[in-house]
Amino acid sequence: MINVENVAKHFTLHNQASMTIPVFEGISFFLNQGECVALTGESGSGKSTFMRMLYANYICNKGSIHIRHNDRLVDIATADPHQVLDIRKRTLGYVSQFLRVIPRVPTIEIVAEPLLALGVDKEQAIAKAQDILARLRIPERLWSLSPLTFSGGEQQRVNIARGFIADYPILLLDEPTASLDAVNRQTVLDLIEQAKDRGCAILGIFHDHEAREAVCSRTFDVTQFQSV
Ligand SMILES: Nc1ncnc2c1ncn2[C@@H]1O[C@H](COP(=O)(O)OP(=O)(O)OP(=O)(O)O)[C@@H](O)[C@H]1O
Repeated sequence: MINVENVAKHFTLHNQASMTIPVFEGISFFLNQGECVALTGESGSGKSTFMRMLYANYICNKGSIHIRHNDRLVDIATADPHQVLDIRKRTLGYVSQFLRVIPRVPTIEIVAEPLLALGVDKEQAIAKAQDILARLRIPERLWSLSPLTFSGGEQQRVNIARGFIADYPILLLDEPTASLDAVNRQTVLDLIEQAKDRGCAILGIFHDHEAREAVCSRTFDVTQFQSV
């Protein structure tokens, strides 16, 4: 589902004398259907950077990142913006640690949006959003409110609901259980297991060891590719 070849990344700080921060080089990696792989490495080794490159949030300085999209392989590192948006709409879901939403849009609409973008009928999309919000224990009285004032754990669950509603073929998860209590954490682990069962390929950053052990079949350590 993902095939990364010889990828390198550095940041150039244009506002600080164009200083260069090398992150990593020579990363090759693959992700298969139905597996969940944990991205590991010490703090600052580049886990989030790598994940953002897979989502085309950060550019790639070298190499290729092929994503299986509509039954063909597309290099997201060189894809044009329309292709990137289409890959994100149909193929690649991303659950980040932080909720970024437009103010005043109700939670239920934020969660239903990925389905609406795919052309699913509004009633059906809202019904599915209600199901997943209930499953993640977001109280019904909050569904019509913007999540911007929600607690950290509630916001994280809204992000998770949005990420899991559309049955993406690939999911990128950045610490999906970080702010959750034991019961909600277990619900998220169940959602991950269910996604794997339907063939979803998952790459996740899990600082939570037990969660990692529970759902991941292998780890991929980016430290070995750190630039010096
Ligand atoms: N937008 C950016 N601009 C400049 N440097 C950046 C940027 N994003 C990340 N970096 C640098 O890249 C390196 C890797 O950061 P990254 O956040 O990917 O690490 P990480 O392994 O996810 O760390 P942690 O486990 O602490 O979250 C760090 O040295 C960081 O300072």
